[in-house]
Amino acid sequence: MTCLSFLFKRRNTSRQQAITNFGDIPGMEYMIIYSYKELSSATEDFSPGNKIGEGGFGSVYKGKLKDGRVVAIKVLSSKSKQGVREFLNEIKVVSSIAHENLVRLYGFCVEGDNRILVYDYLENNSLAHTLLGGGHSNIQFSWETRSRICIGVARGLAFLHEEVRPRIVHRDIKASNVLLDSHLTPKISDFGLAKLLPPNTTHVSTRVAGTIGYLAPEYAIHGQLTRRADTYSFGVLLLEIVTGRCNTNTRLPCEDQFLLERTWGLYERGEVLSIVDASLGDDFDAEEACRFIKIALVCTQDAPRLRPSMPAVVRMLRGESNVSMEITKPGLITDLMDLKVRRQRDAGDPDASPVVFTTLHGSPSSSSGNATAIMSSSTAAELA
Ligand SMILES: Nc1ncnc2c1ncn2[C@@H]1O[C@H](COP(=O)(O)OP(=O)(O)OP(=O)(O)O)[C@@H](O)[C@H]1O
Repeated sequence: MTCLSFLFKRRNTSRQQAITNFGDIPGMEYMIIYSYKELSSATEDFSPGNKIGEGGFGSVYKGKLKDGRVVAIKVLSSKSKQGVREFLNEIKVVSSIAHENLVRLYGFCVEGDNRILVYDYLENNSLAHTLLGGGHSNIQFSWETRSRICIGVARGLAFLHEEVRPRIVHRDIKASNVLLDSHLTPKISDFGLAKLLPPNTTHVSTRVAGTIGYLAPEYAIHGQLTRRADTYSFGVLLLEIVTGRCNTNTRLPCEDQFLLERTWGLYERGEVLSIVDASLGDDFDAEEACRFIKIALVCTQDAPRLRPSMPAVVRMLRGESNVSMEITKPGLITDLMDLKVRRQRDAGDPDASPVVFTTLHGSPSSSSGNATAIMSSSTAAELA
């Protein structure tokens, strides 16, 4: 047997196992199927020194493949059923799409209990780590860089929402899911929760999954998912980039803990510019910063119909169209809390306290300080 035919046979065997396990996933033909052995040798047996991150469903390693390509290798925890579902979903959603603002998935490995995804390696980690990580990084985020990052993320989302069929709702836009390459070009990652919108559908009803602090109210409460839920999450992220602050910081005085609440208060008083990251000093474009903050408030409006589409957001960010929509009070997390407490009190519980979400899976200690929430619709309904 020649070397080539041996390789072909081994790849085919792995493909066969993947198909046997999961059925033939559309788009799988674009994927490379890796053997466990080659990924193990790429990461020096998944050595702790090569570990670059940990998510809710497993660990991420930096690896070097035999062809010299440097990759990020995400090993899903074999115990997590949810992880297996997300693994399949990720392949299904991203295997056949490509855009400069989306992380590229090269392929995967399915052997025994191992479920591994192989991505393009991005040198500058995530926005959560480098921008919001509290001094873990030496990168200086100038205003121009921030502006470019915001527009890049918006373009990536506009592509998912409008330019692919079926359309895709990401469902988990947040700072730790925006990775940065060596030029600080943003790449949206983590499609494990993404939903494909069937043709001629504008919304789907689904169990609630996403990250506390970024969840649109109608989705958190009723599980009603539209592309405008991503617009909401993007609005929260936009504020984080402009201010250099996580959306929630429980170490601050009560009135300052929630970034969106704080921004809305300042907007009402005509003082929004005071929330721009102080580390920029005066070195930022005040007019553009003011526009970005207004766009963030429009994106996070309580009613989804008041939020713009992502292509419209791209145009507004670039200054190609005005932020002409009326800005009313955004959908605030504190209102959701109050709603739940009121309902509990009405139901006869005088000690009701504002505990909002049940976290079934999460990493509360992650740098963004948020936890991923995956709720059944009944849990979500408890909020209503
Ligand atoms: N392609 C990549 N290149 C470089 N680093 C990466 C890559 N993918 C992930 N990482 C690193 O690994 C970390 C964990 O990523 P992962 O997607 O597993 O979880 P997460 O998004 O941080 O959290 P959660 O699973 O709770 O949503 C990221 O925050 C990032 O630091």
